[in-house]
Amino acid sequence: MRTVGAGTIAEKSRRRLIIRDDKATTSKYISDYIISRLKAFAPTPEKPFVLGLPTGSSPEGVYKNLVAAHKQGEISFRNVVTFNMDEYVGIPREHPESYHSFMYSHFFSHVDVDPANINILNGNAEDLEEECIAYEEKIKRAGGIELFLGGIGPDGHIAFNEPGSSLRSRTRVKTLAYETILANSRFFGNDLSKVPKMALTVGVQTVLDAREVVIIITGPHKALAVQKCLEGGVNHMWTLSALQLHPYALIVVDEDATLELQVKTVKYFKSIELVASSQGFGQGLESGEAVGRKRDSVLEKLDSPSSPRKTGEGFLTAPVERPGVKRAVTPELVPDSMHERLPEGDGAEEGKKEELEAMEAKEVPRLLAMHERVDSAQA
Ligand SMILES: N[C@@H]1[C@@H](O)[C@H](O)[C@@H](COP(=O)(O)O)O[C@@H]1O
Repeated sequence: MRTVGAGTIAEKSRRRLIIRDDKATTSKYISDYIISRLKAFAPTPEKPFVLGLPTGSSPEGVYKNLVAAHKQGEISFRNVVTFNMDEYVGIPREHPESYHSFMYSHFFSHVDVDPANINILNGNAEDLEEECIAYEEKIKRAGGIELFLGGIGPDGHIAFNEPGSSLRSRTRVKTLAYETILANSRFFGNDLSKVPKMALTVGVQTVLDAREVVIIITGPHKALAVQKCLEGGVNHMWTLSALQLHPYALIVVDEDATLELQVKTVKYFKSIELVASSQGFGQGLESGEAVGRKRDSVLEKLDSPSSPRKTGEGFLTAPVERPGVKRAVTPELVPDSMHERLPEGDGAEEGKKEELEAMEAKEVPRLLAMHERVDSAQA
């Protein structure tokens, strides 16, 4: 229980969809968030911060900002232990497109991380299965991953957990989907034959076991995946959707990546962010606040009475009322007026924009006023 303003908050949301205008502001939001988490955690050699990391074009801006913050003396990675999500099988570590090369050229070479604390799967290991098993054990020995940063593929895959991957999967060898080979061919001179067809990857369950998961998604080519993973149910064909089961998940997207979402979904999450920040709290973990759950296994806990499955609580599902539990959110964050159909046909885009702006101008003060009323009613 915790008291905020006049109201008593029995439970607060730790799962957010944050929408920013473009890739730069999306990256900035995430790098600021990671910096605040690191500062609050205050890692030491005895208690390092264990950070899971991705490759890909999506996180490049995040790495750039973290490097800049380090160079300005704002942040140190000295007591950070890293685990990368994945690596191709069969290309040399020194290959410019290996994930080893990516990580050193975008991040590790520019910060003070101890090389002994860097962990990346070895796609050239003699025994690949043994390599995967040892990786999981190493994560466990490090105390589990505190924050796993990730991106997604256009088919909604996280790490290299292609469609159809088990949501209980762990680090393993994976054959890449044709769509992924196609998407990644841009890094191999658009020559499909040069793209590795196999990879080592952490599993969906490995990601879910992290204390917190932060995902960056930008661009219209990811919009369908965003829609499937956020508005659809948990589904092994869109593996990021498994995040609906995670209690501390933050998905940060740009406007382009929301193109397939319903207007009411976008409005809902924008209003959640607005109301939460007006009340002075964000994701929560950046304050270093101790929380009950610590690196446990989400799926293994599904049958406990408080599990997401039992409570019906998911990443995007509407808040479920529980007897005796007061919610931190306003009772109706998606007003009916937002559900109304918008104009269509010629000139519809312009009309839609104006109508949305007018709606925003009207609804935002209304939502804030509503929250104040709820607060004083609870006092
Ligand atoms: N294994 C990686 C993923 O971890 C990454 O999220 C995805 C998207 O890459 P990009 O950010 O370049 O679109 O690419 C690869 O498949």
